[in-house]
Amino acid sequence: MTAALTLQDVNKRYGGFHAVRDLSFEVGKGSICGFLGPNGAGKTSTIRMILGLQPATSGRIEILGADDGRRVRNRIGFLPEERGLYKKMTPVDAIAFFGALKGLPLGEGRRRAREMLEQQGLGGASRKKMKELSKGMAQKVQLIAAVVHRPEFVILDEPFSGLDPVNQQGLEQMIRGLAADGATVLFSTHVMQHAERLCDKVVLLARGRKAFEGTVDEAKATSRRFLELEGVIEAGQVAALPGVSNVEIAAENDGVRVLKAHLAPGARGQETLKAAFLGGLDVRRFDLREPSLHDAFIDLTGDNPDQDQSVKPAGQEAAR
Ligand SMILES: Nc1ncnc2c1ncn2[C@@H]1O[C@H](COP(=O)(O)OP(=O)(O)OP(=O)(O)O)[C@@H](O)[C@H]1O
Repeated sequence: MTAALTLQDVNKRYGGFHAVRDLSFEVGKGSICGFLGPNGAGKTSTIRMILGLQPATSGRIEILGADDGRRVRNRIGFLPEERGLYKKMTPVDAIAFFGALKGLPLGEGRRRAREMLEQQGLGGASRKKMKELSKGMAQKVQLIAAVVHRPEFVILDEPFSGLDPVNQQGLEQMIRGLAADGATVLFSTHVMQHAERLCDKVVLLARGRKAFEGTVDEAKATSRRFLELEGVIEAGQVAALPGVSNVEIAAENDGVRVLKAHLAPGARGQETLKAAFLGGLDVRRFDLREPSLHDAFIDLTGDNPDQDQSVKPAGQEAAR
């Protein structure tokens, strides 16, 4: 697959702080790539370098054949993390305005805006002012504004943040639609479930370093299955079962424990369960679980994607 984006050994330093380290990855043309990591992992810094909004300290970035994102800016659509459209504008005018910034004639921008709002079930909102829209509606309008000029490459920085599950689903549909129409999509998130449902490929970032690049299934395959057992059982009894590599106590109440038994690579769990019952262990509930992308992230990086990794500059509060 031809690459629409290539990063090779990219580094970003802010003074003495090394925010992005030796980062290399590729995004194939027409694919959806999730750029995943906790807050502060270096996702926004990388996106800003890809767009040419800030220089890399070292390394090479190529997007749509150009070595500087600014040269191909009209072929790129970008939804920044910090969002906002002029509150007094109507969605149609706001979308057409953003299109015009990318070289789309205003009249054509308005026509496409009305059509795209209609497709997203927002036809009724087109005469309202931006400030009258719900957060979910406003976010959809902002995504439409970012793609009204029909960009070949769409970059979305934390597009799901602040949306309720219904609007998150709507946004997922919109992203699928962009890729179905041939666009390449790169989006950042710290919520693994979106990536799990959407992505052809994921790039996992922790503390500025790439921890993994590949498909969601490949990421999950690096992680082990685990068996959750509840009952009056000792961790040592479970650790001695075949196929178990280590055991965590997840909960304990009045002698009844919930134990999480991580299985050794290749162990499928059935033998472990059979041995538990044959050995007379007092198991009252069991659950054999496949690892999620969230589990894989923790196994691959040792970090929890929900935890903020931002480094506060000395003597200052973090901006967020
Ligand atoms: N202009 C800057 N000067 C100094 N440090 C910065 C600057 N921009 C970002 N950082 C630091 O670099 C690290 C990476 O930040 P970045 O915003 O790229 O992370 P992120 O993964 O996008 O997280 P978030 O989603 O919260 O923005 C953080 O520790 C942040 O505090």
